[in-house]
Amino acid sequence: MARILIKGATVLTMEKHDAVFHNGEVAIAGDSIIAAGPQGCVPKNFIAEHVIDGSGMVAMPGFINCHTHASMTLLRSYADDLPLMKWLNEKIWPLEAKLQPEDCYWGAMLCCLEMIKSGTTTFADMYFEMDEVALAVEESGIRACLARGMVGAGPAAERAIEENVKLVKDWSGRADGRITTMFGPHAPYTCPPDYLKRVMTLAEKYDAGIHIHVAETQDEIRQIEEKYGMTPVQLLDSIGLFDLPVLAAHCVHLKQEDIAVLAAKKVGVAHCPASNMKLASGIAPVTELLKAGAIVGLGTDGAASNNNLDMMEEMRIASLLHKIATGDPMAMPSFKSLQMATSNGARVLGLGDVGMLKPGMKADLILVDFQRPHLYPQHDLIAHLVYAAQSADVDTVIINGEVVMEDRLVLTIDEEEVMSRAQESAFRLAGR
Ligand SMILES: CSC[C@H]1O[C@@H](n2cnc3c(O)ncnc32)[C@H](O)[C@@H]1O
Ligand SMILES: [Zn+2]
Repeated sequence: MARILIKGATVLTMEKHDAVFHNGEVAIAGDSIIAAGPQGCVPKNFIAEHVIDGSGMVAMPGFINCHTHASMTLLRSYADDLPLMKWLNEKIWPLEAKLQPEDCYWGAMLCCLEMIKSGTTTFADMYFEMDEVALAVEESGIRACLARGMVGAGPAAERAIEENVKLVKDWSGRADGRITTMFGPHAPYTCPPDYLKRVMTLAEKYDAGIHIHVAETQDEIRQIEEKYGMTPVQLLDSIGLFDLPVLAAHCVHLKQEDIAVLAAKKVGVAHCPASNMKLASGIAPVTELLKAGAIVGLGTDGAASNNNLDMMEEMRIASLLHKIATGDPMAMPSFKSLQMATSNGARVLGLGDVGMLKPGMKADLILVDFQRPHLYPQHDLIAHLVYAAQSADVDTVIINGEVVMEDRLVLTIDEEEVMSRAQESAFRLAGR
């Protein structure tokens, strides 16, 4: 059992705003945190095999990316500057029809590499060829909540359900417990109610949650209104979907009643501000969702609509966007964005043992190097993390008690190989 001691760091536990301990320490045994906090919090008899000098660094929970499509890193910069439906129908879906398992593996490896290098320790994914994504997760050392994306019409609809069941059976709890699974019906406009009800029955049977895109664009609102006379949230609520654990990505176009439903039913909302801005989908009413008591985390969405997987950038965008959307600079203070990217993200994914540095929690943490010109002077380190830090400031990443990046070197992945194999796959798919 690896025993790690981090000494001399500023420890930010995320338990509450003022849980910041200068010259603090963190002790890790096996996959869990033994102690995290002020100097002296680690039991005197704790013997470490690996001592990390954290001076000049902030030790904090790793970021939790609540919504992405890992293998879509292959499609980064393939189709830009389009609205969602045109982007999907004319560009993304035709290319995805050509994806081979190997492509998805290299795309997912590239995603894991980019995420680890930018301090993400957990992500929620919905895509195809999920065995390949699970392998990439297992090998890279990251934590993930995986769902097989399902479109509920056409010849692939049945196979998608079978593959999601297989994913849940084969991979739940694997990779030393780092992999959890969900069911992934794509959206209300691609999965009719009868199909969703079948998915719900399976989700209940296998005690798994549901990951779905909800109310992302005005096009979706119009389509669902024309077909069912309801909003997407009303439609999903009417079939009882929100009585199960649900991870709802986007939730941009919501009525007041929708917000009340999402809050009352404890739906986990994955707010994806960069993707929503890039596709010009709209601005999610996050301040109202939070005021209503909804659980909101942050997601990047896929690299094809973002175009990166950088959670520090996502926090900054979230804070800036909601200030301008509400005309109130206090609407989204830095700590709220940081909570969405860490502790609240864990709640959104139903993971009770990550997102904070506390005894008994899984040891998923990062060290951010604060000895950088753009991080001086240091009045407020939480403001720095959201408004001034860059993902390249992440120095060390520990996931499930394993050091996966040290001094910016990722120990679990051959960076050169992953970049060149991803490039080969992407160019073959694009016919270059
Ligand atoms: C069925 S697997 C997941 C499916 O979702 C597509 N996708 C990627 N980004 C978005 C988005 O923002 N809204 C809706 N669908 C999206 C992806 O290309 C896959 O086909
Ligand atoms: Zn998405």
